[in-house]
Amino acid sequence: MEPNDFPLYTTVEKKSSLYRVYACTRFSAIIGLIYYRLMYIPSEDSWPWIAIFVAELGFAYCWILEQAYRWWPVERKVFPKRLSQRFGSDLPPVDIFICTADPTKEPPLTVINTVLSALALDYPVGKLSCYVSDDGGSPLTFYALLEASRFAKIWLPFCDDYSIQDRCPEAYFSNADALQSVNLSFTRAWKHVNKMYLELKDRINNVVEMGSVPADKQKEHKGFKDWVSGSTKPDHPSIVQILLEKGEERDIQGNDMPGLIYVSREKRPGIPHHYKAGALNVLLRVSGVMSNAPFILTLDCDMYTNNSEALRQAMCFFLEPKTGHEFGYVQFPQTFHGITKNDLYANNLKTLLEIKYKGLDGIEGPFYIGTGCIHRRDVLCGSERRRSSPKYHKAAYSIVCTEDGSVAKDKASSSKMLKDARDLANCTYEDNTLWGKEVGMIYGCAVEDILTGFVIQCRGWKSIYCTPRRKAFLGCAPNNLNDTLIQHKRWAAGHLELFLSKFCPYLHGIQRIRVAQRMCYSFCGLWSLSSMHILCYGLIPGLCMLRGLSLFPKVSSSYFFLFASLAVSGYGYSLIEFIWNGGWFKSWWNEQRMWMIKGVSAYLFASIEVVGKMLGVSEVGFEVTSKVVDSEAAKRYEGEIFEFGVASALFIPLTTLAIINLISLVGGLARILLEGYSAFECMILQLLLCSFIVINGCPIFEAMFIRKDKGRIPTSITIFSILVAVSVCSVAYMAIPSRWQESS
Ligand SMILES: O=c1ccn([C@@H]2O[C@H](COP(=O)(O)OP(=O)(O)O[C@H]3O[C@H](CO)[C@@H](O)[C@H](O)[C@H]3O)[C@@H](O)[C@H]2O)c(=O)[nH]1
Ligand SMILES: [Mn+2]
Repeated sequence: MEPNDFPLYTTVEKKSSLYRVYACTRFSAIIGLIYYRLMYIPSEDSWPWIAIFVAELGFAYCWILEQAYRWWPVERKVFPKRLSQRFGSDLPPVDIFICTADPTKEPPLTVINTVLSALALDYPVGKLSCYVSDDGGSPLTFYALLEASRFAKIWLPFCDDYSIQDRCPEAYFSNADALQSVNLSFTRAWKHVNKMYLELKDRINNVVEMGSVPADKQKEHKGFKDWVSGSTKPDHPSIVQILLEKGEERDIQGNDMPGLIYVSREKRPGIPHHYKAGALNVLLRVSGVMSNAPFILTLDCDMYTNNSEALRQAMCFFLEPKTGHEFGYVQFPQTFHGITKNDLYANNLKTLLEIKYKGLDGIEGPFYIGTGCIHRRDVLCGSERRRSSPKYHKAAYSIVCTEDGSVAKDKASSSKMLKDARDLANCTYEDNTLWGKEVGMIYGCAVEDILTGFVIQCRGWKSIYCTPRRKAFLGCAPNNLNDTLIQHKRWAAGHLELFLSKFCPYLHGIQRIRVAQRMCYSFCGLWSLSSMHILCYGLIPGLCMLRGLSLFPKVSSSYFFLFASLAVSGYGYSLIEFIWNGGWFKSWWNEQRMWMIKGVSAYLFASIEVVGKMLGVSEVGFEVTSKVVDSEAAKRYEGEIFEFGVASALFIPLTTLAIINLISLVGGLARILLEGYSAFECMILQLLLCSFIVINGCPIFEAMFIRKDKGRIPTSITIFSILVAVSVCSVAYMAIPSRWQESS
């Protein structure tokens, strides 16, 4: 083979026969369980039996869907060195999109760190343009970006000269190891750049603290004039400002610089802006008239690049001559910095992102998850020819492209281009076009990313999961329970909306994507509804035990073994899989606990929200998660103590369920003590289930009754939950029969 014939990436299949044997055995056991439930159905008062059976059918159905993720896993390996040998610096241009929405929840300093890390990506100079969408419409963010554009002129050559890997300044300078070098010139440069960074930070923090940009600083850039008086976050005209002009600016060593453009789209009260999806569509259009790169990297404002090679790695897929043309997007895993040792809130989503997504990669490819993803412009906007149709662009703005894909422009047209760009960012621009319906990010779903990825796959594109050893991008995860639940509520609601829309994975794209892939989309689509069977299992067995009613087979019955082995093997398998993939027991424990917590809270509220939306009474919005944390709460987070603090309705199902199970456990134990072995024999499984829930609920009891700090559960929630729990237990005591009638 000629060196040029070596592949740019390889794929290793990770199929496991052992797993398949396990899955088939488990499947037979599930059939056995169904048989038992049908055969022994009580003749009267059978509703608890039927309820638990329906819940079990729900679990079984989800488990079957889940198999699609585990049947064909693959792993990819890329060879960026070969890419460099073959293409040198002749790589395609890339536009980088970074979204921010709120200067208080997303501090400008965080945003510029992401921007600087993206500008510093190891990629041919002059091929990168970075567009920042500011839905907060904040002059503070604009000011920070202006400062960052100046600092970039020092930062970029520094990263390049010393082959720095950590190209996010904040992360780089907070790592003391970086200075352990004997190289004098490096030490000198490090100290200088560090000093400049600290000064930059000071200036930005001062302005942010003041809450507005002082007049003398406003004189530094004409762009500040765009904030006309009366501009507010929900009501302002569109602003597009070039902070670094590609091909014009030079860094301190005289090298070319990437472009940096600030965009704040027009917002007017009453006109829907479609949250992040709307923001990205504006960037697609604005970049279309400015740099029009054929590839687009989307990043959240807190998601800095941690592996400077990331773009080159993605190009290994797109530029592979034999298969590259099939790939619509390359998705990197969403990974986080600052997660505590045992990952208290299971933010790493280890099972989902490290295991299941590799399974997706063996089918049609991973979902698009909104950040750390590189798309072809064509898959989002249609082909060049389609793009000039009026449904896409109103005639005046049809994009003129030269042969190599760059936008034809001369000096005189530069100000016209800015004016065009501003018009493209107007809030009525999309009226009567296909934007949000067929073109760009698709609207109407709280997980615009998943929906858009699904539509792309239905058009016949494949996607790729790229998981380099050194994590490519690092974001910040929610650091308290409420934010975590809000995030999962949005995801679950979005997935359910997708499932119930015309894009239902069971019906849409039938010819284009495989059944397995559709099973994977549906699995997530049913997250919200799984709250029903999780709730049933968390409530009914305990309440029945309180009444002395047995729902499961006796110890002496052979079916007992069937139930016990289903439970043990299910949990056992997930533990082994977790540890096999580099986790440890405590993180696994936290992940399974979060599964229950999300199940009964976030997923339940997500179902309610979606039903509300269908009835026209509520809306599924996009609540931005906060990227800041106060110092006391940060200490608790470090110590892995659950952070409740606010009186959030999301906590009520958790606290109520915990109390109900505690009452049931105490009641059940008392009954067993009184009635002896016969009660024990019938109720052992219920006893174990209840104990398991109570053990999982320990942090909740602590936060209700023992803790005194600010992160405890507010007293109002505790009192309310006790009242609800006691009422539920009393009603259940009256409604549940104390024994089954023998069926004839
Ligand atoms: O009206 C909005 C709302 C949000 N955002 C941006 O969207 C990004 C994600 O928001 P965040 O609050 O951090 O939500 P997460 O739950 O962390 O986001 C995850 O889930 C989203 C879908 O629900 C995806 O779009 C994201 O990429 C993914 O990281 C941030 O950069 C925001 O600035 C906007 O630009 N405009
Ligand atoms: Mn985020």
